[in-house]
Amino acid sequence: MLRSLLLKTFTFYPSHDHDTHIHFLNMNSVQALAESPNLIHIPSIYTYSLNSNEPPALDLQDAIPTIDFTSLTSADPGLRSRAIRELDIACKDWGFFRVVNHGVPESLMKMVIEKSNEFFDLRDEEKKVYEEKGLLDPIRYGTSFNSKKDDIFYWRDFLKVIVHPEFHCPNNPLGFRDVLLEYSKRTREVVKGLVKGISLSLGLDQSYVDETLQLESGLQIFVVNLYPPCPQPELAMGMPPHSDHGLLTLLINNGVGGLQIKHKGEWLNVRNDLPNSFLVNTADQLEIFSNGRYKSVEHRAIVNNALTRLSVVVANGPSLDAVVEPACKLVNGEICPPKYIPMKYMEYLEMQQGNKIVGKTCLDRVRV
Ligand SMILES: O=C(O)CCC(=O)C(=O)O
Ligand SMILES: [Fe+2]
Repeated sequence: MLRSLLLKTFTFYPSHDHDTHIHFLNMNSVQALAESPNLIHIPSIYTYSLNSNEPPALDLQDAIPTIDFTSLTSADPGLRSRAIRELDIACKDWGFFRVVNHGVPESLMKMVIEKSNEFFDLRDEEKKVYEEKGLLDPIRYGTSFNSKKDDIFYWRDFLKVIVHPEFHCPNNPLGFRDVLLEYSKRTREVVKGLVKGISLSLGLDQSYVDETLQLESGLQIFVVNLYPPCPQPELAMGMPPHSDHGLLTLLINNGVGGLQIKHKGEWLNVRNDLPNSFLVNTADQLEIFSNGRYKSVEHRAIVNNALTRLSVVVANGPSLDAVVEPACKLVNGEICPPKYIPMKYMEYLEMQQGNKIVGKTCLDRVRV
């Protein structure tokens, strides 16, 4: 009753007073909004206007590169160097690839999805304990992207947990802690292998990226995005176009499509047709570190009117204290000057997470 009253209030709310909107909306996750009976129209604050000239997203599944992790970490030099070349092309031409044979058990990936779902099934009071206050709170439950700054709200609720260098986890659901601890360790192993490969593909020593960016104490954030069914999916957006702040992001989801990546100026739908694989995308700190050789990739998440989509994202970055700048070995006076100014990762993160997100505009701020 109360919920439907509130919905009425903000569905027909006549004023454009942003704070008042937020006050109402903060009380309601999209999950609660989507579950409210007779929701036919989305509240106007969720209306997202796509560029009217934008062509429909394409399906070019086979083109997305696949990296075989076993080859990348193989003792066989031939196999390994071929995989490193493939990784170089994947990072350079796409910024987005699938990783197979990565060693993370499929059962663990399924459990992570299951426990993440269970988190969102908890009672509101339990989730609200983690309601977002500060950007670096170790556990944050929230809605939209940055609900304090967003003019438009996104059809997305989230849970963000810092799992490294210090491990955190909500107390519930039961068993979440063990699953999350194992998942964060195992995904860090995958990231380590990929980062070694990337170090080599950039022509650096294999431990160069790891050591320079202090990945032993690197920031790892576990993010669950929940996109409930939306009665007007063509008017809403789950996650607006953005690039990620860290080095490499690992994604899995519950089998419901919605992720789109921007490739050579066009949006592509990413289907989930490769079981037991990770989708990996290159993020802003890697673009900076590689002096623009590897571009962070823009991506977004659209919503649908039938199925709840859940994505589990592991964002892997440098140490918060690391000052990130183009690797000195990749910069060469006037022939190849640095294209980005140095910035502490912590400051970059605060800048990206503390503002509205618009494509790659955050990265533009450190571009020379
Ligand atoms: O839901 C997805 O597939 C993408 C989510 C995402 O881009 C993010 O959390 O940064
Ligand atoms: Fe992202």
